[in-house]
Amino acid sequence: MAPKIFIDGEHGTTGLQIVSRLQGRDDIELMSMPAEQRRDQEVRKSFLRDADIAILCLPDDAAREAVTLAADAGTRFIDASTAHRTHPDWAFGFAELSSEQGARIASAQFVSNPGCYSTGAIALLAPLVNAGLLPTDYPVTINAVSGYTGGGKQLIAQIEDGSRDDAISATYFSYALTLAHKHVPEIVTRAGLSRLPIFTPAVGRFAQGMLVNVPLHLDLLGKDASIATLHAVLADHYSGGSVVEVVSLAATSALARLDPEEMKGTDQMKLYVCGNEEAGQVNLVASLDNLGKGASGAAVQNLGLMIGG
Ligand SMILES: NC(=O)C1=CN([C@@H]2O[C@H](COP(=O)(O)OP(=O)(O)OC[C@H]3O[C@@H](n4cnc5c(N)ncnc54)[C@H](OP(=O)(O)O)[C@@H]3O)[C@@H](O)[C@H]2O)C=CC1
Ligand SMILES: CC(=O)N[C@@H](CCC(=O)OP(=O)(O)O)C(=O)O
Repeated sequence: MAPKIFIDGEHGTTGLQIVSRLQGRDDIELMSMPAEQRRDQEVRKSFLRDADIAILCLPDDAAREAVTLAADAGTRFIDASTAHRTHPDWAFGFAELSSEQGARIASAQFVSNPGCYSTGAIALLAPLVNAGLLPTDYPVTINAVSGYTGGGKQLIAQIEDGSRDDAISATYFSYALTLAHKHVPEIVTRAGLSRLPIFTPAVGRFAQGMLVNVPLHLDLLGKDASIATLHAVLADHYSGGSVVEVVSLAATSALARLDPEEMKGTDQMKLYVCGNEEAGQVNLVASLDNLGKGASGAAVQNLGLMIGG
């Protein structure tokens, strides 16, 4: 029998994207709840308990509540929120993290999707920490720009509807000015850092896509660190997979700029190693769609692993 899949929050930004990816598949039974009942706890509880796998596309508190409503019924969860990303009982839903992570996700009852920025940052940092090239206490900085759909319905309305009292007219803005963004804990935990990175995110007036930049000083890295060795470690780590591509140094050196919308509409991620060897400086860059590999695409990838598809 095809596994029953319920998307709690199916009418939100991430939920709608997952529905569009799953509609028409005959290897699953997609359950659906009328939009007007989306906040009715009893109806949600019944769907959550009846599902084989529930994909939570909800704010953190509602995601935690959904788990309490149905975990004892054996329902398996993929949580797109921040609620469980550093929880030791939850498998971290970044299948490319290590050679074992896909199997961990496949057998888990509880899978937590990474955040969109975290996906890029962890993808760049974790292999370098594991290879001993990036000291765990390196003073990492992460500078990123996201499409505005990353902020869900609320930010989308503020950007797109100029008549609102809280409309945002800026074409680009920095935020998380107190440096306490919700993705920092999962980046620390999952990349294996021992020192808090400084994370400065920004939003641009485009719907989907993001660039996550991690600039590094080569002389503060392991003794073999060079643009070529950093690239080789990343290329080796992601070789054989079809989701994360490490762009060749030759192709990267021919580029004049990187476009945050490059990966819009895809569920893949590209990693670039840019820099200036003479100056001893390198910039690692991840390019992804915040709603693709950064959210819904990753949820569908994890679902595939969990149902053995
Ligand atoms: N957008 C993105 O790029 C990413 C989002 N995420 C995460 O995914 C989750 C969903 O985000 P997103 O889709 O952007 O958010 P949206 O605001 O677009 O959608 C959230 C949905 O959840 C519903 N909802 C809110 N509170 C409750 C509740 N208490 N009970 C039941 N339903 C509720 C909302 O209904 P209503 O319309 O009534 O408010 C809405 O349909 C969040 O945790 C977010 O941080 C993760 C990665 C990237
Ligand atoms: C542009 C924007 O506002 N982005 C969101 C993060 C989007 C996301 O990844 O949400 P999760 O943490 O639930 O995964 C933010 O910075 O809060």
